[in-house]
Amino acid sequence: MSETLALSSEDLAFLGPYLPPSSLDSPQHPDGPGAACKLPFTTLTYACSLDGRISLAPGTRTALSGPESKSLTHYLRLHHDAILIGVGTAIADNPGLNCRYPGATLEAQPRPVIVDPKARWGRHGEVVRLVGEGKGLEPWVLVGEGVEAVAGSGKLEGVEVLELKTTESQGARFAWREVFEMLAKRGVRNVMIEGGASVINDLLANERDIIDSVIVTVAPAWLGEGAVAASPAKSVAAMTDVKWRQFGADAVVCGRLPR
Ligand SMILES: NC(=O)C1=CN([C@@H]2O[C@H](COP(=O)(O)OP(=O)(O)OC[C@H]3O[C@@H](n4cnc5c(N)ncnc54)[C@H](O)[C@@H]3O)[C@@H](O)[C@H]2O)C=CC1
Ligand SMILES: Nc1nc(O)c(N)c(N[C@@H]2O[C@H](COP(=O)(O)O)[C@@H](O)[C@H]2O)n1
Repeated sequence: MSETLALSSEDLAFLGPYLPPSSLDSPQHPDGPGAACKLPFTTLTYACSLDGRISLAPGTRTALSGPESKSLTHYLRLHHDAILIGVGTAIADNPGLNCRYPGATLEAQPRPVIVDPKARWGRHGEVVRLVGEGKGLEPWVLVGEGVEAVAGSGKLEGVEVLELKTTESQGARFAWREVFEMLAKRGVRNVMIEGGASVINDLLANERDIIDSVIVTVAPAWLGEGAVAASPAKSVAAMTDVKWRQFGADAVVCGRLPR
């Protein structure tokens, strides 16, 4: 299942403090030592350009991470129970969402979670193919209550559909806390949030308290004005506990959001 190179011991030491508490060398969860966490530990992580863009155009998969920072992403996947993305990314990128770090077994795979309130995702593609090949876990698709009946998609092999109520005032939106509570109830201890733009920007603007760690890869390129930006609607105070490290040609910044 390996497709990436192993990171150096210096790279691992750099990342350790930002990993979820169940991992070695990580900080205690902000709820306090031994606290029964209602929400999973969350890591917000993505790759952007020097102008803060995450893809060349809406719906366009864009490789920004170099081989070393790609390894970093797969190392993070190894250390999380679940990876969460929005349906925009599922449709645009057709991602695999499994862990391809050296030595990763099926038991070590993260659970892909696709936030899809209106059931737009076709429930096929790479992520489902990998389940069939025994290289990834069955994705959970979070759809709005009652939407499944209207969409009439039914349960497909290799995908589990979970219904969650949406908030009517903002259209088909989930309250993020309810999303993460649902995951915690299903045994998820920590979640890696990979994007895309709407998910990143919404969480940064409105739900900073939910984010425990931030790990961003900055690639040495500019994507330009038409590109999709990771840029919340409001300013966000500077991160704390900030550290930078070079991974190949990319810079990786880690930190925490002030609470
Ligand atoms: N460079 C990187 O690291 C990454 C880049 N991307 C890029 O991001 C782009 C996709 O971004 P977007 O189009 O913004 O899609 P997205 O992946 O953020 O999904 C947006 C959709 O997610 C759902 N959603 C978001 N917040 C929700 C909430 N609170 N409740 C319920 N549903 C919610 C909605 O259906 C919304 O339309 C793609 O071009 C992809 O390549 C995606 C992930 C990582
Ligand atoms: N870390 C990172 N760097 C990039 O350059 C990226 N484009 C992304 N995208 C995210 O990774 C997903 C692809 O996963 P697979 O390799 O197919 O398993 C994609 O959907 C984005 O979430 N990430």
